[in-house]
Amino acid sequence: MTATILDGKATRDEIFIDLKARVDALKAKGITPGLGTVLVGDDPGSASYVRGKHADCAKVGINSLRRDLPADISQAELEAVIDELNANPECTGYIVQLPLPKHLDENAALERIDPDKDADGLHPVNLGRLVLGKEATLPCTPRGVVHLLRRYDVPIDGARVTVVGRGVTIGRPIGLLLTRRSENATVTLCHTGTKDLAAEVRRADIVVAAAGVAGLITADMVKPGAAVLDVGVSRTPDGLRGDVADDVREVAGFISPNPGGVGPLTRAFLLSNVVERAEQLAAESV
Ligand SMILES: Nc1nc2c(c(=O)[nH]1)N[C@@H](CN(C=O)c1ccc(C(=O)N[C@@H](CCC(=O)O)C(=O)O)cc1)CN2
Ligand SMILES: [Mg+2]
Repeated sequence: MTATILDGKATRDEIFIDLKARVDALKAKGITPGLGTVLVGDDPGSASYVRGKHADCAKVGINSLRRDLPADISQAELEAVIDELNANPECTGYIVQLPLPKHLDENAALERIDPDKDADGLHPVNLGRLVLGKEATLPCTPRGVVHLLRRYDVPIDGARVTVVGRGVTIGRPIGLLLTRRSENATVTLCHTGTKDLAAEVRRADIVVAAAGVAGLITADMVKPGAAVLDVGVSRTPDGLRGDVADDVREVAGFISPNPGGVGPLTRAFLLSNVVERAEQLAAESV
């Protein structure tokens, strides 16, 4: 069997066509959505993700607000920038690029974001609303995973899903989306304390690999026909590597490549969150 490719770039392009039309409609009402980014330090990966986000903004007509800060900035200086974006009417929503340098308190920074401007859906208020089943800004990578599964008609209702990795951007929140009544999956969350990872992965209809360990998921661990979403990224001497070994595509039914799978959708849903917020503001102002 050779897996069907879950093509993140083609799916992203479809989403951008829709977003551009919605941004044009907002502009006709005098509203231009603006995405802010806060980047601390000079990590090349983070800098490249932020550049990508602003390049995407230009494609759909969203304004960009960049706040690039030195690596040795203090917590108080970082929070002053967050306060400025909270107050800035040109900023519809923004993100603090993660990870932050070790001396900074990431959770305190995320909590200081105005929850209504939290374009990442990672503020405790939005994650709490998601837990409670209330309307919330949804985290971008989990939204991308669900969208990609639906786009390719991968059955989710009743599926067994194994998530590998407990990070805040994907591993923790993805189960909250997939166990909503509208998705109705059964989710197991694995991490470094899991006793038999291979057994947990092998029983899954859908595997979401987000550990950041290159080649962690091998062909012998995957149930034939399963959907495997490769979300983790490692920077190795051979370049960027995903969590999923190359030969998994001979066993899986569906596979999201890395790069070119979930990553482009993380960025697309960031813009989607900003456009949705701008549409809410437009509706409130009439
Ligand atoms: N505040 C946030 N920080 C981080 C997030 C996040 O969602 N919010 N996620 C990751 C990084 N990230 C976005 O910030 C991200 C990572 C990867 C991609 C992507 O499109 N990847 C491409 C390959 C890119 C390359 O070649 O370098 C792909 O998968 O095709 C987008 C966004 C951690 N931090
Ligand atoms: Mg820290």
